Amino acid sequence: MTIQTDLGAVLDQLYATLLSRKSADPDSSYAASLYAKGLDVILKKLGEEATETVIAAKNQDPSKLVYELADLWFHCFVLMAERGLTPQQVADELARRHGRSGLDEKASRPKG
Ligand SMILES: N=c1c2ncn([C@@H]3O[C@H](COP(=O)(O)OP(=O)(O)OP(=O)(O)O)[C@@H](O)[C@H]3O)c2ncn1[C@@H]1O[C@H](COP(=O)(O)O)[C@@H](O)[C@H]1O
Repeated sequence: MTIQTDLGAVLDQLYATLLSRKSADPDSSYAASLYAKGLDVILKKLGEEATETVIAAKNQDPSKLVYELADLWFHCFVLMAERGLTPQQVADELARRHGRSGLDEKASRPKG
């Protein structure tokens, strides 16, 4: 049976947890261990998860792709928390773009 979850609530809860882990013991929290290792290690993990997502996307098993995308989203959220950004800022940027074709936006960019 698939459990239907609320996307916004799940992401809000994850981000709140990740903020709380900023003061946690790195030995008891994976997120805290990433913060302790610093930005370069977080970026390396993000790159690895992006690569694993690409590989999974070439695979026929959709559940494997969901699994890797969840890892990728998780590490994006760690990056946001580390850099003092919020998911709301990303949502606002997506909302700002909503309704404008990416083709039109690209055509309006300065040439050069
Ligand atoms: N959603 C996640 C989540 N998704 C993925 N991961 C971890 O991300 C890591 C992914 O790394 P890899 O796939 O490379 O796995 P690995 O081979 O074990 O890692 P490496 O040895 O290569 O570093 C694993 O350790 C996963 O457990 C997550 N860890 C935590 N969360 C959430 O964050 C919360 C806080 O977690 P802690 O900080 O550990 O308390 C948890 O309650 C969850 O809600």
